[in-house]
Amino acid sequence: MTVAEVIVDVPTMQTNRPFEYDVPSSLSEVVEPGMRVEVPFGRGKRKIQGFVMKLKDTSNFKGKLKPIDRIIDLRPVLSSEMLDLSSWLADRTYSFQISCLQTMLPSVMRAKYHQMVMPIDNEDTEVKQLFKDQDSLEVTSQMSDEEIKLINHLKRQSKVEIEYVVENKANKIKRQAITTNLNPIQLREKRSELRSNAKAQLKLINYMIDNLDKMPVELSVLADLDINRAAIKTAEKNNILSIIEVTKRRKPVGITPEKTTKMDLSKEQSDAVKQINQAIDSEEDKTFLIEGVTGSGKTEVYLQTIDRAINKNKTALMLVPEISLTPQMVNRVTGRFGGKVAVLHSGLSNGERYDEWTRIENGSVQVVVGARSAVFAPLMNIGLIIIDEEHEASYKQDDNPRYHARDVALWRAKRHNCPVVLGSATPSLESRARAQKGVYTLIRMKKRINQHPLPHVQIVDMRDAENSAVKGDLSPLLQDKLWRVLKRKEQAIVLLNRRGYSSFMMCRECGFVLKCPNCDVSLTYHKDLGKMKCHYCGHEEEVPQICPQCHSKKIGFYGTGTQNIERQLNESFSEARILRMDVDTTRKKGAHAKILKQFGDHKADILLGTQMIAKGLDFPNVTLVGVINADTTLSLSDYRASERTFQLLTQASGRAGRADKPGNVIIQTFNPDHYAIKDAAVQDYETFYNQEMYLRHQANYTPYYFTTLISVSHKDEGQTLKQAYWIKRQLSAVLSDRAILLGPSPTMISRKQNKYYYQVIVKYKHEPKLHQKLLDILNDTQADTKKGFNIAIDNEPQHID
Ligand SMILES: Nc1ncnc2c1ncn2[C@@H]1O[C@H](COP(=O)(O)OP(=O)(O)OP(=O)(O)O)[C@@H](O)[C@H]1O
Ligand SMILES: [Zn+2]
Ligand SMILES: [Zn+2]
Repeated sequence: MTVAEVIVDVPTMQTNRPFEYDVPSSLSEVVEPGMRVEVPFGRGKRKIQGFVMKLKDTSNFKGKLKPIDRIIDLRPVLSSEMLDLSSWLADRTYSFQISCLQTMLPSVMRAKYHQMVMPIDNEDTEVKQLFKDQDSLEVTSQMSDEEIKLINHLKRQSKVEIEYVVENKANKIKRQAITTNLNPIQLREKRSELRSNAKAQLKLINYMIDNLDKMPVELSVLADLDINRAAIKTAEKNNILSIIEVTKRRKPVGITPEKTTKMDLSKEQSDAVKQINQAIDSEEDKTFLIEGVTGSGKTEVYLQTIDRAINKNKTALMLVPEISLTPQMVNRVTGRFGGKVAVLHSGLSNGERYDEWTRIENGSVQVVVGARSAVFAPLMNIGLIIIDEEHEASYKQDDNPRYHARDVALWRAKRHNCPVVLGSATPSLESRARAQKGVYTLIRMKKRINQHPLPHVQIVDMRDAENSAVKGDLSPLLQDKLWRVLKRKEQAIVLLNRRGYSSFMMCRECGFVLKCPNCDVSLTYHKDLGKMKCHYCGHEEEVPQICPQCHSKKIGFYGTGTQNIERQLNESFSEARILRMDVDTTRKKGAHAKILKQFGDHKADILLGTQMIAKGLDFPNVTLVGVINADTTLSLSDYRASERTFQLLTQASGRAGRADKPGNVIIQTFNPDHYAIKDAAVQDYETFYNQEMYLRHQANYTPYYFTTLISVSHKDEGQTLKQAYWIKRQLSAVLSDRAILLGPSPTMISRKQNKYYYQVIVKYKHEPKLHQKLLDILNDTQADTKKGFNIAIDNEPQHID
């Protein structure tokens, strides 16, 4: 007999373990671990989905096992590595294993799709019999077990393959493209007939001559090269080309960037590369922390070590924060490794994401670049994992399962015996402290490439007489520096530091703020939906055009203030071309990338924006960075406020003077003496680190203590508190007196979704009984979830409010 252990899709504590099912003989050769199946569950006739975790010969179950009903996938969707990872992840994040399994799948596998069987060996009699002259076969729940078995049998012999087809019209889209019947000689003839001022025509024909072998070329590619439609139309009229429609498979990144080759490394770079390569060669699961100042050339270290992994016939995974997953970064990687790269980011449609996922899964690519969830990319034989800007809070998912990509990366590295490289100019305190203790290997890169100096930073005290006298937000010094930059035809970045990334709506006439009807928070704008949404309860509504209170049209996004600064810049520098980058201007897909490209092409002089422009950008012509309000992040109640402020200011300053021209930075602040600001001004991470560590030590914070946050919610405030106190008592019963137990206290937003929230915080160093106790608490309170209680546990929270 064959028994399958299945994790069922019923997210509760009691069902958070494998259930045994009988594998009927008709499916015995078909079912494999990592496939999804449909199984009966509970007393009724309910059928639910589950993941096969394991197959075995015997069962410990006394009664008769229920059989698996049918299989959903004809091939495993998760590897054995992922199955193991899900167990570890569920335990580590106190979440249900089913949620972890679902998280690892690309979203399209959770949505609607069709499974198609395609013939490979058309001559085979069994294949012929199966397909009966059709060119493909859809797998449906109506298929008989015999048919499924036959398909499987043929799949094993590589006579058929199974493909997933996403229900998505974008699957194959029609696009316009140009093509030509002319040969190079004829094209050159046409070129010679052009009038001397027909610049656009000249550019177009030159392009065609150089790229004849690539025809047809899509219009969008030409647009990226600034060849406009009018020029193409003219050429069509003159019989130089014709416009046709092509159906093209989706391709996430536009034009393939120019091929780049290895750079000659600086001494610091080559030392770093050597150490990492050694670990790749010897297959050591070592973790490196590269603490390299802005512009020290960390990316080239990543690229050359990735290259080493590839040359060893291994794969490499590179994580970057979503926001710095700009074409610039993607181009650097694809420019070096071309078609060997898959890119995963949230800007992709479901279909595009699935395409990339498939290319990874079937081994067509050797390098994956992506944001947080790419850490689950189905790469095999990983030789190197890189996490760029490792300090970024966005590597932690703030919803269940609350995983940190860094932890998952370390787990996978152990499994694959490969090194992990964490890189940043401003490492998180946790990582830097681990390097201090020798858990990670510290690699410091102290100099910028080509001995370029770090930018010269001036702190402007906004409290003093001269500055408080100015109307507006631009200090005389910043104005003066901007003037000089514009005069020299260089570029500037102006950063407006905001508390959060979200944007809410406010009426500028009556002060009305659009709030969630269920929660104590304002609704925030959601780009992908084009709607206002509540982060806590999911409530959604349309973006109001007029104020619901006073009917004024002056209702708009607020919380950025960038428009206001833009106006001030326009008034002072009427000649300057200004680009604004914030939630308002990046609402459309691809807008973010477009703005950066415009700026990179020097079609603007000043790039004004929020935190989203602070990191990773590498524009050689930027010689000035101005930070308007350095203090805002300092006022956060979070104990990481200083760290976040230091990181932001250091990163932002690091955008200036990266090439031959020296850079200047102006930081405007009301707290000029704060150590986070002073240390950022001299780009002195080590001094900041020491000071901050001292304070964390004094206050018993991370990284001196581990932190676990338990939050309780319920409709009734009294009940919530009672439950929170009960949890606290449970914990104090097992904790040693060296642990610190705080709370219960209301969270900053104490009412969400008409529920009250209280939290208990445990800070500890070594509490062997804590983990089990927390699991027990989840178990014991399971019955209470029916009464509307919700308990969430966050291991090492990124924010405490
Ligand atoms: N060995 C080299 N020779 C010449 N130029 C280099 C070399 N290595 C890197 N560069 C260039 O130096 C610039 C800065 O490098 P890079 O963007 O990798 O810095 P970084 O350390 O990632 O900085 P940040 O932390 O600010 O993102 C880039 O324009 C890069 O092309
Ligand atoms: Zn709400
Ligand atoms: Zn109003």
